[in-house]
Amino acid sequence: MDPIIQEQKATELFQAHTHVHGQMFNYISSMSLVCAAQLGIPDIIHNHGRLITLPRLVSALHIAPNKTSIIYRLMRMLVNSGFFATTKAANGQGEGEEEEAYVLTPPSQLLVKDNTNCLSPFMSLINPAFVTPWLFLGDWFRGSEPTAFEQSYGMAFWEYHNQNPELNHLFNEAMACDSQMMNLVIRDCKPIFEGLDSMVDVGGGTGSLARIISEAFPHMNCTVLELPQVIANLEGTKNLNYVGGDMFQHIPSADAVLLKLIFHGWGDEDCLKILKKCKEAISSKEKGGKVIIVDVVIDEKKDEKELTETKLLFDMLMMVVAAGKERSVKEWEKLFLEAGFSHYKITPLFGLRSLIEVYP
Ligand SMILES: C[S@@+](CC[C@H](N)C(=O)[O-])C[C@H]1O[C@@H](n2cnc3c(N)ncnc32)[C@H](O)[C@@H]1O
Ligand SMILES: O=c1cc(-c2ccc(O)cc2)oc2c(O)c(O)ccc12
Repeated sequence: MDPIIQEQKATELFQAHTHVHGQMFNYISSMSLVCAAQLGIPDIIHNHGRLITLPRLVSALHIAPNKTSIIYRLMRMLVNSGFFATTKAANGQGEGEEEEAYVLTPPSQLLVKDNTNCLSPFMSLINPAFVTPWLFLGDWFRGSEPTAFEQSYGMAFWEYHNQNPELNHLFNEAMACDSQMMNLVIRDCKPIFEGLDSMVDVGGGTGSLARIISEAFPHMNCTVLELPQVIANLEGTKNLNYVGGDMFQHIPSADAVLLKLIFHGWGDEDCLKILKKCKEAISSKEKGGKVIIVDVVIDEKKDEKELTETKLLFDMLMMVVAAGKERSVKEWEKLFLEAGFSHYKITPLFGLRSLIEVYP
């Protein structure tokens, strides 16, 4: 064979070899990030000021003496994946003397506890209970269980939460912090909520989104409909109340029904049942209300590669835990029309989620 062709083939082969290893070891990136959050590294850097040198980081970490010389490897990995960056800092030893220091980047700023949009509670969801089903994905494809989660635990995701209050608490805390980010959305999307006298947040968790909306619109009566165990002992306010119930049975009537990250956790048949209950809930209103959905819309043509990649990771997550899926515009439209709605409007406003208004 021509030596040039032979060399090209070898280059391709080694690229492929690197690609396989990179993908195979992707979980090491997740675990390194979880470790940084467990050690509180984002908070340490944040509390120390803008930057921190390695020796100062090591002394703030309270780690075992035989691990102090190893921390730089974790940091090197996380600098490489964009979670931290390095810069030069005066080392205080003499004029012009500098050493390397770590700074936060926008992703690690989202892991600082002082940040209202802090995502660090999600790190505790990367635990053995939630990771185990992923180890049996192949077996699940060969078997008949609806989800790998059910295959591992013999019960559906929400029933498992019901029986494991500590995990349920971790999950609810994580979801509550996800909803904090909606603060930014409400500010930009005021017209979507204006003029509504009442709204039900279906599967609204511990109510962090409903609370934001009820504060932004003090004249709107907001209700959180949730599974009784999630809202037990939660107190409402003047215009926010909690109702324990099952969205498949009944949704209280209101001008608008809001569902954030609900439909992506269910298959089409269940989504249709929920949508029909939503339609009943808004139809008793003379104004003819609307359904407001905050969820993922897959759009591989328009979205950048990283956005699509993350949406596809969510899609796999929904498949493994809840027999749900992330949907394209066409798939959403099919659901709306089949449930008896006439039109809808999608506003792709923020990162992973879109806001969809659906009308009878
Ligand atoms: C992925 S979480 C979304 C929580 C919240 N909407 C948010 O975005 O932060 C799904 C929620 O649906 C609730 N849920 C599950 N089954 C339900 C049912 N049958 N009726 C009412 N809520 C339900 C769960 O307890 C959970 O809080
Ligand atoms: O296990 C999950 C995790 C999420 C999730 C993760 C990160 C975010 O920023 C938001 C949500 O959402 C879930 C979900 O919506 C669901 O129905 C089941 C499980 C999970």
